[in-house]
Amino acid sequence: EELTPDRIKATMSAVDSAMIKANAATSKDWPTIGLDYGETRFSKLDKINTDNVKELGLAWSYNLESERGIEATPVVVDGIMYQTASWSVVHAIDARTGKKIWTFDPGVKREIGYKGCCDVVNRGVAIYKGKVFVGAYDGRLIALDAATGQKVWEKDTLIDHEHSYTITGAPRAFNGKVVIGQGGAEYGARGYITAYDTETGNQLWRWFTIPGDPSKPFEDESMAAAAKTWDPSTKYWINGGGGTPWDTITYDPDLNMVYLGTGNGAPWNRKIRSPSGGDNLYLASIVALNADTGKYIWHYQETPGDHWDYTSTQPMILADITIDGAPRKVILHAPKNGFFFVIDRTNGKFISAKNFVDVNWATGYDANGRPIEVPAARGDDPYDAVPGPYGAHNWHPMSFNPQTGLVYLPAQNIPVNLTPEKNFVNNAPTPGKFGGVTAWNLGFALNATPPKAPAFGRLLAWDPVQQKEVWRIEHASPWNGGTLTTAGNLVFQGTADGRFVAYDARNGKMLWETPTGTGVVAAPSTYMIDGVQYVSIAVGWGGVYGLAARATELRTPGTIYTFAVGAKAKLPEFVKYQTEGLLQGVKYDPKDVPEGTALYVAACATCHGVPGVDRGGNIRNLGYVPAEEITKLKDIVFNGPFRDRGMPDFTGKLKEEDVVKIQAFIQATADAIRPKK
Ligand SMILES: O=C(O)c1cc(C(=O)O)c2c(n1)C(=O)C(=O)c1cc(C(=O)O)[nH]c1-2
Ligand SMILES: [Ca+2]
Repeated sequence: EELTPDRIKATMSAVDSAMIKANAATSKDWPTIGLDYGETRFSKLDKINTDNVKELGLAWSYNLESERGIEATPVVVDGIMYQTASWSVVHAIDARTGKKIWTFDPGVKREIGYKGCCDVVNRGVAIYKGKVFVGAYDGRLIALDAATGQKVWEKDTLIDHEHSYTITGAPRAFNGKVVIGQGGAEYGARGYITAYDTETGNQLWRWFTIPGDPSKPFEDESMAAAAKTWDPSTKYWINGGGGTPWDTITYDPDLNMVYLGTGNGAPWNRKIRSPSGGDNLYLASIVALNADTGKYIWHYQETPGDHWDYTSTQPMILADITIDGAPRKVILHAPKNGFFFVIDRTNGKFISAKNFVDVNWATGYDANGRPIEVPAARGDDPYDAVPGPYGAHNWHPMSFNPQTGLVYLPAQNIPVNLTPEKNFVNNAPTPGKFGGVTAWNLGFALNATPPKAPAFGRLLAWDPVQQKEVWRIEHASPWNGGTLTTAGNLVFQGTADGRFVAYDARNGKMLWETPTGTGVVAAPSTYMIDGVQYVSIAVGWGGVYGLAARATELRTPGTIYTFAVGAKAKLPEFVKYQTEGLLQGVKYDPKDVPEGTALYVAACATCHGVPGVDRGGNIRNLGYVPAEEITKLKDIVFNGPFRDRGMPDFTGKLKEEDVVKIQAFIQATADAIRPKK
C-alpha cells in the first residue's frame, strides 16, 4: 500500500487524546514519545519475546545525516514514523521500508549552537490531529502538516532573546493543546511553560516556574507564594533564577492535570542566588497544573534550595500501583539527585524516596518528604558532590513494566567537584569562571580540585513498591540510552559503547545484542505493522556528556535501526572516529600557561573538555587536533569556520593575546600527560 499524502493525512488526522488512550490497550502504535500518556514505555506487544529475541535481525536502517546527539524516541502510527535529529530537523519515514517520506529543517541558525548548555539535541515530536509539533532549538514551536512536512504555523515561545533560552524537549499535545518549555538555566533564565492551540498556534496559557521581579505584580498566587521562599537581596530575577522545564511535561487524562519537572537554580550556588537560604520554589520540583487553564494545583519539591544542578526534569511515569494494600495513583520519578520518588499524583503528597545510587548530599528523606541534608554539601569548601551535576539519572527515559513490577532505569555517576565561586559577577566573562565567556553563571568552579568519586553507568531494575534494586547491569561507561520494556518480558537499551541490547526483564540476563556504530543515548520504541512487531532505535552519540567524552572508537552518523525477528538486512558501514595523535610542536611561552588555563576554562572547556585528558566526543578535543589548527587558533576563534557547527564567534569576547595564552595552555597540558620515554 502506497503512503500517499492522502493516506498519511487520514491516518494522522485520527491521532488525538482518545486515540492515544485507546492505543494503550494494545500498544499497536507508538503515538507519543513515551508510548502512552503515562509515559510507561511498556509495550503490550509480545511477538518479540524472551524465546525469539535472539533471532532479531535488521529490517532497515535510515541515515539521519546528523553528527550530533540523537535523543528522540521514534514515534510511529500505522507504519509512519517521525523522528527528530540534531538541530531540530524532523524526518518522516515509511516504517515498512525505511524510505524517506519528507524531512523538515527549521533552519536554526547554526551559530547559536553555543547558546544551549548541552548539545544541539531534540527529544522528539508530538502528533495531534494531522499535525506534527517540534520545538526548534532557537525557541520556536512549529506545527507541520504530518502528510507533507509543510509548515502550518510557528510561534516564538521565548519571552526575551537577552537570556540564553533554547528548546531541546519534546512538546506534549492533548485536547487541542500543545505545551512546551525551554532550557537555559546554566546561563541564567526564568523557566515557564506555555500552552498553544494546536489548530491556530494561539497562546492559551502560560505558567512560570519561579517568581519574577517582586516589585511588579505576580502573575498568579502561586508566584506570590513562591516569592516568600527566595531572598530578593540579590535581584535573582535579573539573572533569571532558573527552573527551566527543559524536558518532561506529562498529561494525565484521568485527573486532567499537566505535570512538569522543573530545572535547577540559576546560578547553581544557592549562597549566591538566595544568600539567606530558602527553598526557592518551584525549582527542582514536580508541579501539577490544571490542563485546561494552566493554574497551579500542587507541587512537590524534590531538592529544596537546589545547589547542585539537581533538576527534576527527568521523564516521569504515571502508574497505578498497590502500596500497603491500597491502590495508589502515583508518579514514579528518578531525578538527578539520586533518589527514587513515589508521589501521590492526586495531591502531590510524598509517599517514599530511596537513593538508587550512593549519594553524599543527603542521608535520606523524612516522613514529610524533606531531605536530611549533609551540611558539608553546602559548605564553603570544594565538594565532590555525588551525584554530580550530570545527575544519577539524566533525561534518558526509564520504563515501567507492570508484569515484573520493575522500573528500568539508566543510572550513573560522572564525578564533578564544585568549588564555590568567591567573587561572583553575573554574566562576567571572568577568566577561570567555567563557561564565563559564553555567559554561563554557575557560581561554582568545576573540578578546580580533582573529583575522587567513581564514574559508572548501569542499568538498574528497581522495585518502586519495595524501593529496592532487584538486578543491575554494569556498563563500560556512564551516559547510556533510555529503556523500553515489553510484555515479551524484555528490556531494550542502547549503550554508550555502541551496542543495542535486549535483556530478560525478570533477571537481567542478556539475550541479544547488535553493534550500532556509535554510542546510543536515545530510547527505543516498538510497534506492529501488518502483524509483524518491530523495534526501532535512533542512535547518535551526544548530549551534554557526549560533547567532550566518548566510549567508542566509532562515529557513524545518526542512524535509525529497525529490527524484526528473522530480518536479514546488512548494517551500514561504520565510520571510525577521526583523531590525531596527542598534540605536539605548538610553540608557546610557559609563562602564559596559568592565564591560559583560566581563559580556556572560561571560553573553551564547556564543549571541548580538558585537552589531552578528555578524549573528545561529538566535539573534538583540542589535545588531539592537527598542530596547524592550534598554531592558527585565532583564525578559528575569531569569526572562524566552525560557526556553522555552533561554535561562537569570540570577536569582542577574547583578545588576540588571550588566544596566544590559550594555545600555551593547550600545548602545555598535552605535554604534561605525554608518557615520558
Ligand atoms: O538548566 C537547563 O535549562 C538545562 C537544559 C538542558 C537542555 O535543554 O538540554 C540540559 C540541562 N539543563 C542539564 O542540566 C543537563 O544535564 C542536560 C543534559 C542534556 C542533554 O541533552 O544531554 N540537556 C541538559
Ligand atoms: Ca541544568
